[in-house]
Amino acid sequence: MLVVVGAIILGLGAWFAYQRQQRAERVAHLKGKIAQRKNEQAELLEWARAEAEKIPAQRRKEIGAMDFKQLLGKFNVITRDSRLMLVFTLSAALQSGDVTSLEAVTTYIGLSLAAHEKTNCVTMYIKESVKHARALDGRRKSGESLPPLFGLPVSIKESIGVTGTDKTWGYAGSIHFPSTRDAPTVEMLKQLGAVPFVKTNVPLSLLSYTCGNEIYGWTENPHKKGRTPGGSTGGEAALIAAGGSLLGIGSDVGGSIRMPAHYAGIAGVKPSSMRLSLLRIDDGYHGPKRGGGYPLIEANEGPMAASMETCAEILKQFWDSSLVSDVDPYKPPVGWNAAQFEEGRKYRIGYYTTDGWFDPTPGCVRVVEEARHILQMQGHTLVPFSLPDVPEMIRVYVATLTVDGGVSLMGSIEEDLPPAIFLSALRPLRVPILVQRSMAYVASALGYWRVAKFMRSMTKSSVELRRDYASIQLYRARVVEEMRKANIDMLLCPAQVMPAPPHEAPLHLSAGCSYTAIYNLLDFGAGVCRVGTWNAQDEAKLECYPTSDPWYTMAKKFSKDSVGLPLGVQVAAPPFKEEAVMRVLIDLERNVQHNPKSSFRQR
Ligand SMILES: CCCCCC/C=C\CCCCCCCC(=O)NCCO
Repeated sequence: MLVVVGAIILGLGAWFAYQRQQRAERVAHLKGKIAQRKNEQAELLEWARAEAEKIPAQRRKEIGAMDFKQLLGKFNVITRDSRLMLVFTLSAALQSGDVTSLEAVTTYIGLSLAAHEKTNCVTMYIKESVKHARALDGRRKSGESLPPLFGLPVSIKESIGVTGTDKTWGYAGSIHFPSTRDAPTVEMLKQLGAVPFVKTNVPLSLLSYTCGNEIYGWTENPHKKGRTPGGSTGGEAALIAAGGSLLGIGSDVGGSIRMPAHYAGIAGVKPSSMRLSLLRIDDGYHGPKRGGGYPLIEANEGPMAASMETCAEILKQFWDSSLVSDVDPYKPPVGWNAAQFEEGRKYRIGYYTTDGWFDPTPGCVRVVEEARHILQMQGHTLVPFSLPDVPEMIRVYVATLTVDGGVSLMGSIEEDLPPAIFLSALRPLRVPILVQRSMAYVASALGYWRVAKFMRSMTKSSVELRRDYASIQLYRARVVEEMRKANIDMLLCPAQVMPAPPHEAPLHLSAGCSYTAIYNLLDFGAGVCRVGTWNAQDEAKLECYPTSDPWYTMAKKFSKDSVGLPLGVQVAAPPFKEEAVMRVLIDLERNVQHNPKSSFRQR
């Protein structure tokens, strides 16, 4: 007997020692990869500096001072008086040849480098961009007709496939598995003549609205050091807000385009999943292991820029042609809806300032009220609207996003090198689901009903998963029916619960993404633009913000000392109404006192 027990103990000891050694070897391997990547990144930054210097500083300054319209041009300008409507085309710098593609790309390589020095937003430069720009300039010389986005430098979120570049999602284990194909959005941009030139930082796993990982570190908000630019498309938001890019492409499964837009004071749109393609999410190292697998929680890519007008111009170019359904036959061939986007078109808009799940902090409520007023002055009709049953749908969102009780997410993170805060934020996922649910009773008894809801969110069986999917389908039907009954075209609401918080805050407050995540669950098109700035009154009113549970207490703490930080609002509408959403957001951004186009574009 003693021998058997001794053998078991020895066996277990050997097994644990073996596991420990395996882990130590893996950690050493991953650290080696990170060190290698840091060297490669340093070389790329040097390359970028050298490339930028090939163009005289004065010339770069002139080109950098041009806004999107001046640089890209070819806009249909519609002028109206009572009877006359003129449509004419402006030909601006890149189209006319006043600025070459190479000059534009090189200028933005220089500007992005300056933005990176301030915010740590760049993960890598795409050296190919310089050759690509030269080739485009060659096409002009040979007299070929020029595509609509001819020569436009574009920045791309790290996790989106660009041939020859890594998309690590912050996992060290994914370093050196470069994409062998462009993501559909990148393919479309290239076909339209744009030049992807840089990739930008993300949070590990993309499932957070902060921006940092062990490979590239934390990205700063250009408006305040120590604050996050949001996530997961945080590198793009920081880069654009700091003037290092005119147009970026992000992705959004819970607000990853819209929350960074709010935190960094820029604009961003997540169209409905039916209007842009996510094919080839499996390219590179990810695939079934890490990407996708959550039907009905619709991720999508979308544009980010200093203004909503730029986002609209890009989506118009995507949808004007059959590009989307050409690259992805699963997408319906629905074109740009000019009637919905028509200037002067008036809409009936439902609005709310709380979703009944997470009351926003004072400034985030104030800007919705201000937006309501501005839109009313523009002739839109604003009516109060209450989005039904959000708390339960947030539970369903978490259940169906993590799908398998968090097993894949936790597994991917644990086998890699996560920053310590990611591990501690995710540790609850390691608690057996039945224990999580028992603990929910304790949270309920303490009056923490929201925390209890989260503790009941992880799925333990396919029976539960099917039920949650069914409730998403029923919820979609219910919301569109309620909107139809109230004759409402779209909804106006907060973009987030806080102004840009400290880097680690989002990892403690995943629940704070409810205002954006609900529109992934509904698969609505939704966008955010800047409406204002957190002010001293907001700071004073924060004193009265609730502290009735740990999340409110944290949101209050993380929102302090935010005077001067940007604040955005969100507009959302059912699928195929993205053009209407952008029309309303443009009406808004054109009429706010703070002009987003001038925000932080110091050059
Ligand atoms: C790393 C912590 C994850 C814990 C899991 C909690 C579940 C839900 C919180 C979701 C937070 C979503 C933030 C935005 C994610 C996003 O849109 N990513 C883009 C992917 O393309």
